[in-house]
Amino acid sequence: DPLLDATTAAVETAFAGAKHNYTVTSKAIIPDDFDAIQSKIIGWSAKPGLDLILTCGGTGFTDRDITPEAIRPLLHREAPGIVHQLLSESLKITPYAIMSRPVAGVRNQSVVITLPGSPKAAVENLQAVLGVLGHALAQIGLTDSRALHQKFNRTINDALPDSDSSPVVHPVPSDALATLHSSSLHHCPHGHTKPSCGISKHKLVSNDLSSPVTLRARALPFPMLPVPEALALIAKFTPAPTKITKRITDDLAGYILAEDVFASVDVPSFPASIVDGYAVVSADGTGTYPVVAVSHANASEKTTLRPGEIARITTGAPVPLGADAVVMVEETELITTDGTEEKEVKILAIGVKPLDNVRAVGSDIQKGTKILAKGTPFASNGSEVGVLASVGVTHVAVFAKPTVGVLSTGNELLDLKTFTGEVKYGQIFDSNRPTLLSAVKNSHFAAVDLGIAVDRAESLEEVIREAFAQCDILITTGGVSMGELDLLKPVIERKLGGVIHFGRVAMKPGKPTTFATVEIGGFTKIIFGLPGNPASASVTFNLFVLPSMMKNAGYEQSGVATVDVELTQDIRLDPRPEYHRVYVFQKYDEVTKLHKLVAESTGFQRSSRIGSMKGANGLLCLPSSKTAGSVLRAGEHVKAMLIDSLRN
Ligand SMILES: Nc1nc2c(c(=O)[nH]1)N[C@H]1C(S)=C(S)[C@@H](COP(=O)(O)OP(=O)(O)OC[C@H]3O[C@@H](n4cnc5c(N)ncnc54)[C@H](O)[C@@H]3O)O[C@H]1N2
Ligand code: MOO
Ligand SMILES: [Mg+2]
Repeated sequence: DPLLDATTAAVETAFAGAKHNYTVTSKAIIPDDFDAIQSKIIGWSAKPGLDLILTCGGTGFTDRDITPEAIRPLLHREAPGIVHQLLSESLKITPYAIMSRPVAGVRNQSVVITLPGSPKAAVENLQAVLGVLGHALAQIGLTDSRALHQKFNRTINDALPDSDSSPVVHPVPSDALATLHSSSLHHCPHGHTKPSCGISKHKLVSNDLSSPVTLRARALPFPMLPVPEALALIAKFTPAPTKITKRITDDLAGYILAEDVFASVDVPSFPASIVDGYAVVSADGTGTYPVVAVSHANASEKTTLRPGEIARITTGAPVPLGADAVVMVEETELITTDGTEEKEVKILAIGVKPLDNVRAVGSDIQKGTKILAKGTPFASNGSEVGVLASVGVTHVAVFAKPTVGVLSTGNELLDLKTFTGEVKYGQIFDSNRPTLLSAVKNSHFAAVDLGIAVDRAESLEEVIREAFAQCDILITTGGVSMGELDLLKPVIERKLGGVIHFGRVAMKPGKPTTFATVEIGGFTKIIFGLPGNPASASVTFNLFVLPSMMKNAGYEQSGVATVDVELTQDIRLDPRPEYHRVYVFQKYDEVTKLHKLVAESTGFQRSSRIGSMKGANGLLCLPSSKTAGSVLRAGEHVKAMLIDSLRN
């Protein structure tokens, strides 16, 4: 597009003529495409040393003008002062400046400014702010701006400051071809579009991302919390459940009722036969009676019996008015017929009483009674759905279940989904993600596969922000310990402005487990940074993540059940309280003549050994050797968490 070429050239010339040392290092012409604009800005602002990003065009009022919309959500901090200056200076030149919608702000270490598309207006806008830009650029990343203010204390009309930061500029003209795209990154399901500011109000304890490895902390600065304290923090900072209405369907397992439910009808709503046989007047006694009616389980007219008459009836069918009991067909004898139909039947049953074999109205469920209480979970076996269906309830109030995203992190990881057959030296298969996605789904929660993120702060930040457009709880694995590529903690604190409630737990496996909350789009989102080692990830999912998911879904008792088990072998204790993977099963006890629960180790327990999870339906809660001595002996009893069902 010649106009855009002209704009780019004019902007470059404006820089070349300015008294300073800006260097234009990159240029690109991209369509008016939301995603294309965003990915360019994300990519450029991720590069270190790029100080200024300028876009030209796409700031007007037509449908294609989407540059401000695409850029605004990417800004970690907005700069309304720059916008004000752009507009007020432009308005001095033309009243049509009211048709421009610029945005400006800071993303990572870059100032981003949108300029208009015409060469003249773009240069006028640039000149309106160029005078103070050096000041703005030099401030980024500093904690104290006072010294700088003194150094750059000039007016807007002054000559350009001699910036010592060698600003680098990127004009991005966008052409006029594409239509507006929406991006999941900036439209959370609740309609919020602005990501949270990347600046935390809390004291940051994680490594500074911009420091070299030589300056990283040599001990994790997070206190080592006992497991119960970690669980208490999870309970405290997991958001309270929210009420929603759901239609009664076959996918309610795992939901928790948010309100009591009362029966609006009697069950049965008519007196119903419990057996196949004959409705009788109980006072008539034994004898031969005419069969005057037939009552099937069906929508039907009411029938009436008089004393001395009987009616053939099937199980569940309405008992005729006047009849008060039913006699089973086995206790009767056919006396006469008219060929195809019974005429007279002899009742042989002795001592028939009123209501024999009759379900009275409301005898299963009485109208007005509470059939399900608030807090009741919908079981996998469908019982609660059945109860509600039986009284004709079509909708119920339940608590919304969080959507759980699962993200693996690590440059070494191979994705089974895209595996081509080549394994390079040092690469391993991502086993945590398939494991955890299965675990989330089988606990009746919606799981989102977020793939694998590389060990780079910028990509972790992007993936996490994007994840929270669809997820309430994010589970990551890897990158939470002491390595220089363990970036999750600093990304949470320093890029997402989140709060790490704990970053280390006294347990084995799972020591570096991290729990954080982040405010994004007006919502509190949860991050569980689980350790990368596969057994650590599985154990900490069961111990920490599941209770949080359950609490957020309204469970009053969250977490898995704990049982008492007998050890089948000696077990050596670790100085850290350990969650030892075991197979729990029932065994007949010759002495007590009862079944007991016993636990058999799954073998070598190193946290990298995923085989230690294989077949494990229990986690022994082993005390520290510091408090309980070095070994627990076969036959001793210990508590075990049941992380899967018991098998025969
Ligand atoms: N100097 C110290 N080093 C380590 C400490 C420590 O206290 N000081 N803690 C150790 C403990 S305990 C654990 S647990 C691990 C935790 O490591 P990270 O969470 O930082 O995870 P990574 O370093 O990324 O990976 C660890 C390990 O797990 C493998 N991994 C990672 N992701 C996956 C996956 N999706 N599927 C399969 N395997 C995965 C990874 O390749 C590594 O082998 O840190 C110790 N270090
Ligand atoms: O705490 Mo780590 O999970 O033992 O290997
Ligand atoms: Mg690590």
